[in-house]
Amino acid sequence: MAQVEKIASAKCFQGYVCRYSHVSSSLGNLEAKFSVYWPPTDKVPIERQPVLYWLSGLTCTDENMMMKAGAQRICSQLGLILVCPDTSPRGAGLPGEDDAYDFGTGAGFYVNATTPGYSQYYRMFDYVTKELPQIMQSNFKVDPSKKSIFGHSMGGHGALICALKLPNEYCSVSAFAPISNPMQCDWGKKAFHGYLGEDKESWRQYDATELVQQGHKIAGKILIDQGTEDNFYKQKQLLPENFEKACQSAGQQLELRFQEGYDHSYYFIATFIEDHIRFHAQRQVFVLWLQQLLGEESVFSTTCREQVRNILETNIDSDGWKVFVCGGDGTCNLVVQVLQYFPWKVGVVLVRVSRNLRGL
Ligand SMILES: N[C@@H](CCC(=O)N[C@@H](CSC=O)C(=O)NCC(=O)O)C(=O)O
Repeated sequence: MAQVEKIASAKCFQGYVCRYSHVSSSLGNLEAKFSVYWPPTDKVPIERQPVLYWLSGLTCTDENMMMKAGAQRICSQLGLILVCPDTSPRGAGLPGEDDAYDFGTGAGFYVNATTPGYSQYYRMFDYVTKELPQIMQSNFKVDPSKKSIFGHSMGGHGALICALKLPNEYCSVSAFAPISNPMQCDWGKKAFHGYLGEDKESWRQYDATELVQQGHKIAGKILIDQGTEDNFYKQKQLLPENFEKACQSAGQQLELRFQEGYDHSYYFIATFIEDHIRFHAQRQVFVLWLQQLLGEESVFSTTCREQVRNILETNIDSDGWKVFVCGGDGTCNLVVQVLQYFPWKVGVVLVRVSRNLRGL
């Protein structure tokens, strides 16, 4: 088990904000820090709690979100753990690493770098999608099947690519002012060139708009908030419209909300953070019924699977509690198969309900 040391702790809304340090294998065995908000345990009558992963933007550390967004109040209320990793490895000592705010330290862009030097340390994609969840799972009581991811700006880009590349890992994804099409903006071009080199094909694997165009998709809706007075939006670093267009063509559900007068700062994030946290909470717990649409089939066939997927995609949006798949006698086997196929979606399964629910 990875050794994790608690280096700070403060009580907050009856829970605790804690900071941890560990040696990260993804980040070239450098020391990495992350912050966690632990909601009060008496509010959550379950053994293993769901986790929200927050990815911050350029120049941030694991502490920005905890200090500025005011997310703890609502996480405390809803019983959600909030985990905030750092935005890059620190102290690799690579040439050019500390020359600018938008590359190197504090600007890891959530990719696995392949360029000389950087490839040894800058593996933030693996860090946030594999190593950190593994650490959470092996050291603490978290539910590995209930993870959601969100972020801001560079971290919004990070959240979108994590969810699109690993659609079965996350229950939901949202973003504040994400860098939505990094291949087409100055920040992204500089970062991808520095971390991935010349090969544009490898850039496409870390660009949310490109991923959607390639057919990557998540079940349910993506939520994005964008302030209209955001200077980085005006400078065309964020390009949410490109992402929106790709989603429309690909049939990916997206709610892109333009928020009048808001800028790129944490004042904007603090204003809408409750919406985003509720959005994720609703998608982490719901009831799944094995409905009669599966008929008498005892095998969870491709057709059945697609039917269930369609139900989830059309219903999960509204408020998360509206997804039902119900099962009558003899459908236990199907329920088990549904669970295996959609494990991240299943909150509760009801079986052995009366056949007269057939018409539901
Ligand atoms: N220092 C830079 C701008 C840096 C900046 O605005 N960073 C944003 C994220 S931008 C995209 O990833 C941020 O979150 N800053 C930290 C904060 O606490 O506000 C410049 O001067 O242009």
